[in-house]
Amino acid sequence: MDKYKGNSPVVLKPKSTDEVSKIIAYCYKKRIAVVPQGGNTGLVGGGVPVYDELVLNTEGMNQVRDFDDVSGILTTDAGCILEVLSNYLAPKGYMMPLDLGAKGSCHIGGNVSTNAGGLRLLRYGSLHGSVLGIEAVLPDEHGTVISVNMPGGGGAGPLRKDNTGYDLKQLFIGAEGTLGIVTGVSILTPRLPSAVNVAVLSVPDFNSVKTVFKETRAQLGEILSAFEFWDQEGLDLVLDHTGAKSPFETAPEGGRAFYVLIETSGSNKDHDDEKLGGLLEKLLEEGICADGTLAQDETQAANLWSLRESLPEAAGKLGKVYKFDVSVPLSEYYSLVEETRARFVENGMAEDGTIKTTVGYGHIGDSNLHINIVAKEYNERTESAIEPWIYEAVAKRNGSISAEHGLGVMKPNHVHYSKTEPAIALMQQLRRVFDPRGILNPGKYLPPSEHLPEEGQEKVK
Ligand SMILES: O=C(O)CC[C@@H](O)C(=O)O
Ligand SMILES: [Zn+2]
Repeated sequence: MDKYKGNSPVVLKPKSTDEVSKIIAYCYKKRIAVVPQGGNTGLVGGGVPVYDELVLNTEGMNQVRDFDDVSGILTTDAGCILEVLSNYLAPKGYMMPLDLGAKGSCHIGGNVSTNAGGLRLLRYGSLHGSVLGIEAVLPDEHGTVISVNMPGGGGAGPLRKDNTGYDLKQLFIGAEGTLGIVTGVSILTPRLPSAVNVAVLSVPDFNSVKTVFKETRAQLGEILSAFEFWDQEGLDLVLDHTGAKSPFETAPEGGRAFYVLIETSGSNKDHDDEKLGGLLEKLLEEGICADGTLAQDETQAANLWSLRESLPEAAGKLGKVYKFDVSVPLSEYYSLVEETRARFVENGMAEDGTIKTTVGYGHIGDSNLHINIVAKEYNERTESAIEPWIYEAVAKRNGSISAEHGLGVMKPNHVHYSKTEPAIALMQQLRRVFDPRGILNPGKYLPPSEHLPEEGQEKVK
């Protein structure tokens, strides 16, 4: 992602919570702005220095602290890479409760700080449910280390049930490092399924996608672990720009179709295969789905997944990508993509080649839509044709302008499309309580507040 670029004279890579604490205490005293950074895989610029902030990167903090193989609770440093944690857990029969395309480089601390959603939220829920404990360094004169439900941190440890006061750890989840630097997490990990199966279906129109979703939930029940979707433009992009091959023998009628990936995860392979196979047969018989393919082994399953997972990479190969990550009720979901395309036809930007293609895909099982608008270049004219128009279109649908990527540098001035004024004001006050000098990620996340930075002080640049 080359849309957000920054500069910083200093990148620090502390190796311990104590070092983070010392750095933050120093920055507080000297009023130095800090950008917390994990694997730098974010898509809204949250980890990019936009002025000349000091970058505090957590890659040096990469130790697993503890794993309890009875409860499945994993306690780890913030800088552990998601895939490394998955590989650590797999031989023990457990898995991470989240999975995303950037798993090979994103950090668990970044995942928590951005409340990353990913491919299996439908099954395992959001991090607000699976994070049981947080350790963070607060931006105060001591660089205070706060442990909420962490083992050995004082007070109650990581528990599924603890009703003693405000659930402070929740505030750090999705705060994008504006309230403190997350240095450690305790996370509840699910059992690794022994049987995983994948099917990809082609359906003639978007209404059929919804019908398939309804049927899938009814037929598969709790073994459903992912339900993803992409449109014809998405498939074309992947076939043209990656080595992927179409899983279908014939082209869709009229040249257009919608594609759905269904994954099951369970403990009885025969049972799950029968269920998914039965579903596919039923959908084909009833004419709801036009074509379908069921993976016969792990390689085929991986190939089917890559049709979906390589979409962002394929878009990046065609041009400069304006990425929108929104939540929209399913009743209004795909009309947003169609309206976006219609806008580029009306304003001539499709015809003159400014916009190369507009692709709709995403975690439709969670009502999360990704619109990738692939343009010739990043420029003011293109950007102003899209924003804030697209946010207005989301708000009209009572959707959210950020489903899982966060706000970063991209959306602070658009939060009002999804949150009321009193809610924004309260969030700004909260931020000031945690970060009175406004040193953490200034200018990002929320619209500028008159309360920040601390009154009578120089504005932190
Ligand atoms: O690049 C994007 O727009 C989406 C990235 C990611 O959230 C995905 O679901 O593949
Ligand atoms: Zn996504």
